[in-house]
Amino acid sequence: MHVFGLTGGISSGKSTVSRMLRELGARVLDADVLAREVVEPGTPGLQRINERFPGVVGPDGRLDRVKLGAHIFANAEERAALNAIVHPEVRALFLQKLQALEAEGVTHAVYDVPLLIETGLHQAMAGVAVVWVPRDVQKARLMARDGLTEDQAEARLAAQMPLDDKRAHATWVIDNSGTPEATRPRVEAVWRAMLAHG
Ligand SMILES: Nc1ncnc2c1ncn2[C@@H]1O[C@H](COP(=O)(O)OP(=O)(O)OP(=O)(O)O)[C@@H](O)[C@H]1O
Repeated sequence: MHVFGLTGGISSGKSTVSRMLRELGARVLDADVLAREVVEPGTPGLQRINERFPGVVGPDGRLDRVKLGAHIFANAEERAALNAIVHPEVRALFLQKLQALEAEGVTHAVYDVPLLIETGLHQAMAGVAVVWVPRDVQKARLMARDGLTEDQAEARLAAQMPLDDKRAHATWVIDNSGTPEATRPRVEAVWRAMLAHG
């Protein structure tokens, strides 16, 4: 199985590109979806979180993300404790999903991970696609999508690894600065290159 990483920055168009890849027939695993799945009610992941962080599971048996988020927000140690529970669960589920794809005969898959490069996971991929836009376009789209002021958008961008740094790790840079119609053939070319791999 050849697994390729897909990443970007806030509001750079990763979801848009991921959708285009799916339309082309690519099987895309989404790290955010996996991270939610491993803490669904009744999972060992949620049970361990409940033991380590009492009170963060609501009466409905669901994780209270706001409460957990507030608890770990300003505390690196607590954040690390949460990651130590969630990351191995996500990894196990990822491998399980890959096996299922393999059993279907899938030979090339894409793993969509917002923090692919920050976590070092890009090194384990057969190739990496970075969805890139210039910073001013990224800021404008972020302000428009989330209804932010320029200062608020600046603060979010400043908290992230810049796309210009991420692109240094890219096998393929997907320029999403034009219209979606301009991006689509770029995505097609990258998917063809992925399929030609191996
Ligand atoms: N080529 C494009 N032209 C114009 N607008 C675009 C384009 N690509 C994406 N957008 C818009 O920019 C915003 C961000 O796109 P998208 O949600 O795909 O980004 P993302 O990287 O997945 O963001 P995040 O990781 O922050 O959720 C959305 O409002 C989307 O509609």
